[in-house]
Amino acid sequence: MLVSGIPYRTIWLHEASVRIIDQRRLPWTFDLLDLHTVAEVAEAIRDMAVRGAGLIGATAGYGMWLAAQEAATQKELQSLADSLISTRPTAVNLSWAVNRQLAAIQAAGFQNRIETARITAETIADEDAASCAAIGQHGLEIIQAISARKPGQTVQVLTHCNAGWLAFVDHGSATAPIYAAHAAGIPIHVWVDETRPRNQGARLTAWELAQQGVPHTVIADNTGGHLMQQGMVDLVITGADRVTRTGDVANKIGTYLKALAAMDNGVPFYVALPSSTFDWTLSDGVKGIPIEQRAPDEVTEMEGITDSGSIETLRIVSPGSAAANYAFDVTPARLVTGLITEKGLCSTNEAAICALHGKIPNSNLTAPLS
Ligand SMILES: CSC[C@@H](O)[C@@H](O)C(=O)COP(=O)(O)O
Repeated sequence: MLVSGIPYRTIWLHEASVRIIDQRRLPWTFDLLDLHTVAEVAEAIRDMAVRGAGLIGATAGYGMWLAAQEAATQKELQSLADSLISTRPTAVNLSWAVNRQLAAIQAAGFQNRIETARITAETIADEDAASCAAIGQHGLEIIQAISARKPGQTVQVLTHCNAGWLAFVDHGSATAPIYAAHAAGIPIHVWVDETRPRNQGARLTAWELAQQGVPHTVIADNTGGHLMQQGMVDLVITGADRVTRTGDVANKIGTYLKALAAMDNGVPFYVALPSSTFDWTLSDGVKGIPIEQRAPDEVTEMEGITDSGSIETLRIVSPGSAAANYAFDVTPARLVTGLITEKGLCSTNEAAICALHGKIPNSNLTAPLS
């Protein structure tokens, strides 16, 4: 997508390194960062220089290309793979990408690991971008239908966190239908939840929507219910970090509350995701999806920029008070109107999800937390 009018992806190979946009610096500065080692890739994921399920997966894919260069034995390769998988627990795209790399290297033979890993990393990134573009076209149908019911009026979409192109390689999941509608000339406006504690909505979604020229308004996290009661939201679209085969959705903390408010107000609540975000081993998201807990200082502190242009971190919580930082929650399938995938739209039940992906329903399946 565009940054100052120039098209970018969020990650690409640059000489012997992996080049990323350092999202810790946005929206204050647009900085690129080169990652040279698996340790640097792991740190970039853990510290959220890259974040968002799709991009975490793509970064891990490229990290495995570096791992293939660092590892002299299969055991060392597995150990580096494990170090990448351990960086963040909730987004399933991470282990999906690493395991895909391990399987590709095993199939090609260890001696061919570096070239195999490079090709696989590029394929994962290209597929991610293509999937998001397809999600945009499928989601566009929903926005077109809403627009047809209110001709000449603006379609009002609410989104949470950043499920934009910054969370993927390109286009985004929740934002892809928005960008497609904007490109098709449908008047559209986005309510952007600020998304405490790290403010991915206020910092990232608002920035990328502005870069593409999409009208939007940032709101405090607790505002969505009021807007829905007042008829000011036509549609909610969020992304997902992990979706069970039954349609339970793990996404950024606060998503569940938006889904409850949407259900209470008859507002359609859609989740957009590439198929790499399904966890086929799980049928109960509340019991089975591991929820990342991050450092409390993300809650007790906030980063911003002063009028003089210096980036400062301020403590905003009373000294001495403890803070808890659950990074994700699970929205049960019953609260989700439908899924928008690259394969098409889908109801949130196991039969429909499995049918779309050529899998056999098995709702008795259980799996331990992983
Ligand atoms: C890939 S879009 C879906 C999610 O990844 C997104 O909404 C989200 O929760 C991102 O969380 P983050 O903690 O910024 O990685």
